[in-house]
Amino acid sequence: MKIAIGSDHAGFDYKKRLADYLTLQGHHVTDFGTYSLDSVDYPDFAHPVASAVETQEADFGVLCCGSGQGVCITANKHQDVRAALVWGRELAELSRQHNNANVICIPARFIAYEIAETCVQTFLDTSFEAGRHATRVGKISC
Ligand SMILES: O=C(CO)[C@H](O)[C@H](O)[C@H](O)COP(=O)(O)O
Repeated sequence: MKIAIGSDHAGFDYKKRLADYLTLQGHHVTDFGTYSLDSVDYPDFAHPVASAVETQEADFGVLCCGSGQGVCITANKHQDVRAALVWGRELAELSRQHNNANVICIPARFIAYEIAETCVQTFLDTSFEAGRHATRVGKISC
């Protein structure tokens, strides 16, 4: 799969590890930064990742920041982007099954890296259930 990934400084370490993990899994990963621990502004990295998903250059996006909130709020400004804040396996599953989420947002300061990896793997492995959920997802855009 084609995966766009990005973070601010708070999510930098998890983003780097997740990018390596996904590359090892055989995915085509595009890293939109940030590339160091220097303090940066999360929208500068969340927007490019969301744009890649919006234009279908990427199948899915992965975003990491301290709480996951800033990157999630930013990504959801993009048309047809459904970014979900996820901190556990079941939430990752539900965000795909019920919401057809196409961007996963990880709160790097609040969960262990191993949990983040499980969330991302589950997110990529889970399909949208459609049916009644498709009707609801279709009503999201305004
Ligand atoms: O966007 C956020 C909060 O909504 C992220 O958690 C940021 O990573 C966080 O705000 C960064 O905080 P810092 O004190 O500048 O490191």
